[in-house]
Amino acid sequence: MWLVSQILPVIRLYLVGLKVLLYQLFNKSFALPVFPKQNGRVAIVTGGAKGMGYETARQLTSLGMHVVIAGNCEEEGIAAVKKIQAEKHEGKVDFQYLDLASLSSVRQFVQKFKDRGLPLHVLVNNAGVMLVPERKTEDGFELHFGLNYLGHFLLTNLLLDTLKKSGRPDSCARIVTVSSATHYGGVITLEDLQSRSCYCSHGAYSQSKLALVLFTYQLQQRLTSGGFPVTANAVDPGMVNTDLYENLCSLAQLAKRPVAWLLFRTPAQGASTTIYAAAAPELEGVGGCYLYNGRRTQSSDASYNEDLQAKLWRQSCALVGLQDEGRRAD
Ligand SMILES: NC(=O)c1ccc[n+]([C@@H]2O[C@H](COP(=O)([O-])OP(=O)(O)OC[C@H]3O[C@@H](n4cnc5c(N)ncnc54)[C@H](O)[C@@H]3O)[C@@H](O)[C@H]2O)c1
Repeated sequence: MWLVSQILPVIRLYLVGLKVLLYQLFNKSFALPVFPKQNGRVAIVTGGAKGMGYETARQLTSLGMHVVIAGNCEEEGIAAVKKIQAEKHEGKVDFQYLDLASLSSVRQFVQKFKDRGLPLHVLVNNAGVMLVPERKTEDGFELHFGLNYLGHFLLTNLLLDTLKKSGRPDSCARIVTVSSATHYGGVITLEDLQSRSCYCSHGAYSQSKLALVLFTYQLQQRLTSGGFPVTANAVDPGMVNTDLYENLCSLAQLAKRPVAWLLFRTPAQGASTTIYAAAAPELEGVGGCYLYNGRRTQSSDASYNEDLQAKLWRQSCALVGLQDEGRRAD
């Protein structure tokens, strides 16, 4: 039984990876169209200092937005800001410290952001870690679940009032959440969200990415029923050559190198669907989608389970200490 719960998630994740690589072998990466300028709009990009987050921050700045790079490494964040500023785009960019593995850091980030009195039109939940050996966040949550999912769950909920105020019916505020094809192999175990009974880093990562899709759909449903001018979409960037793979074991690292060189997308290509979700005029007012390679795609069957979405939302509120305000009387 133990062996099965260790090996099954690994097999599922590698099968999904293989499918993505085959797709990338036969299909070109989505090419970003030219978008109208978006001066005056404000965006937060978590993990915007490197990888796809950096490319997202860079492109949104080039569209004229004011981008706040939110990350847990000040040095990297400031270096990213300087690099983007050196390109002399129309928009503004700055850095604000955020450690998604700490609920108090998320709360402090939001307070500091709100103190600046800025509106918020785009929130990109991009940051993440993958295949980390068993570790806990400051608050005692399994790291993938706590950082990739719960950190973003709290961040989004605390920023929701600002997003609602900043959006307009003809120009909605947008929440873009970066998930992954690994969510197709993910399983949510409501009784053991922290993977305490049996830890497998592959299963924990896939679970966190499925949780983000369930969260996006439930969030969109709540936004729609409240009539708020905010949309929420999930994005799948494909397989992209970034530092995310640094926790692969050395043998897998070795095997990955030639495959990545041949078949992985570049960070700029990987970020293109996120930027599309954040800025495309044709997605005005469109939410509750899973976007892959610039197109709406079906996510996993489990992600459409409304009962699971609602239960996960409720448990997440309890875990991060939020009142579930949108709860239906049941
Ligand atoms: N690279 C891929 O093949 C791939 C595939 C599917 C999904 N994704 C997702 O794309 C997103 C971006 O990843 P990437 O590939 O650019 O990797 P990356 O390692 O280059 O970037 C991850 C970012 O997350 C930030 N981060 C990590 N821990 C943090 C914390 N505690 N608080 C705040 N920020 C933190 C890092 O500083 C970094 O900026 C992730 O959510 C990842 O799961 C990546």
